[in-house]
Amino acid sequence: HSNRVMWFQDFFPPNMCPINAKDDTFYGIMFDAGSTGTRIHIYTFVQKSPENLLELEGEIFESVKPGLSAYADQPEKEKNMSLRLLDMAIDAVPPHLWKKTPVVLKATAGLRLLSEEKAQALLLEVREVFEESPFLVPEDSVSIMDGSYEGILAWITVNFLTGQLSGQNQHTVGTLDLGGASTQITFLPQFEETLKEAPGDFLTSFEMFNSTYKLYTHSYLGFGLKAARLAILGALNMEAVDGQMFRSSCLPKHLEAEWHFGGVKYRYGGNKEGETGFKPCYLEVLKVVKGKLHQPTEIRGSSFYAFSYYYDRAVDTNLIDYEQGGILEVKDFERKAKEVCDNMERYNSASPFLCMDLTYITALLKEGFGFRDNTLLQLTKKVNNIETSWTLGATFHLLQSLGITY
Ligand SMILES: O=c1[nH]cnc2c1ncn2[C@@H]1O[C@H](COP(=O)(O)OP(=O)(O)O)[C@@H](O)[C@H]1O
Ligand SMILES: [Ca+2]
Repeated sequence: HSNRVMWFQDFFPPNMCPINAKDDTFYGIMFDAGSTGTRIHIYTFVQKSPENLLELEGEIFESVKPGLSAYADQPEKEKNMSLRLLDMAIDAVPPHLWKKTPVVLKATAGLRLLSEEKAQALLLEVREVFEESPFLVPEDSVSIMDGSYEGILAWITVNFLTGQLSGQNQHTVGTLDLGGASTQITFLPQFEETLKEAPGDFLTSFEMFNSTYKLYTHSYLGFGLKAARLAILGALNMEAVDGQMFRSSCLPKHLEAEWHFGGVKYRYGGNKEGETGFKPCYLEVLKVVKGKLHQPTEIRGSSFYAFSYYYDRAVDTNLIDYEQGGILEVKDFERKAKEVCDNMERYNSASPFLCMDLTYITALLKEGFGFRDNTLLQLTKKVNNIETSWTLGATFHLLQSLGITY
C-alpha cells in the first residue's frame, strides 16, 4: 500500500496533486484480460488545447494471475479479482472525477480460445462489478478485443511514447507482441508491394490524433508462447486426455511434470529414450511454424520494437537487463537457444521450457515472419516509465470515442 502512495507522489508533485487537479486533467481505466493474467492500467492525462497532443502524466499499474480464462468453469469466482483491481482505481482517482472516468476491460487470446458461452459468462461477471462501481461504464465496456485492434493499439502506444505520432518527420516503428496465446505483428507499410501482397484482412485503416494510418497488422491465435508449447507438444486443443503424456526433444530428458493452462491440466516430459537438444527441437518447432504465417518482404530490412515474452525470455537468459531492455539481433535468440538446449542439465534451475521457448522465438522470427539473422529488435518494457502495452492506445481510442478528448 505505501508503495503505491510513494509512486504517486513522484508523478504528482504537491502543487499538482490530483485532488487539486485542474479541469483539463482526466483519467482512464483500462483492464487487460490477457491469457496469463489480468492487469489494470490507470492513466492520467492533460490536454492543454485542441492543437496539442494529449499529454500523458502517469500510469498506475497492477496485475493478478492467473488470467480470466482460468475461471472458465467457475465464473463467479472471478469477481474477487476484478474487485481487487478496481479498488486500486478507487484509491487513485479523485472522487469528484469518478463519474467522468471511464472503465473498460478488453480480453485477448485467452478468451478468444474459450467457447462463446464460457467467455460470455466471464465477461458478464466483470460487467456486474463495473456496473456497481462509481465509474463511467460505457456501452460495451467489457468485451473480447478483435486481434487486429490488439496490434494496432500496441503500435499506437509505442509510436506515441517514442514521439512518432506528432510533428512532421514521422518515422514510425513496427511492433511485435508475443503473448501467452496469440502473437501480433504491426507496421506502417512503406512499399506499395506490401499493400499489394498482403492478405486483405491484414490491412486496416485507423484514425488517431487527426491522422489516418493504414497499417499492416495480424494477430495469430494459437501462436502465443504458451499456446505454442502445447502445439509443439502436440497437445493443443486436446481437452484433458486423461493421463496422456506429451513428450518433446525440447525438454530435459528425465523431466516429467504437469502444467495448467487455460483451465486444463497437461502432463509433459522429455524424450527419455530419444534425442534432445537444439537440432531435434528446432525440427519439432518448425512443424508448428513453417508456412503458417504471412511473410511481408518489406520487414526483412527494418527494425522492430518487441515486448512481452520476447522481453521476458531475453531477460531470463541475460541477453538484456530487466530494467534497461536493449537492442538484439534475431541471431542472438538463436545463439541462446543453442546454448540452453544443448546444455539443458546446466539450466535445470530455470524453467524446463526455456529451451523450447527460445527455440520457438527463433523459429517464429526467422521461419514464421521471415526476419533476417541480423534484423534488429528493440526490446522495451517501458518508454518514459510507461508500459508498452496496447492498453494506452486503447485508452486514447476510448477517450476519443467518448468525446472526452479531441
Ligand atoms: O502491461 C504490460 N506491460 C508489458 N508487458 C506485459 C504487460 N502485461 C502483460 N505483459 C506481458 O504479456 C505476456 C503475457 O501475455 P498475455 O497474458 O497478455 O497473453 P495474450 O496476449 O496472448 O492474451 C507476458 O510476457 C507479460 O509479461
Ligand atoms: Ca497481451
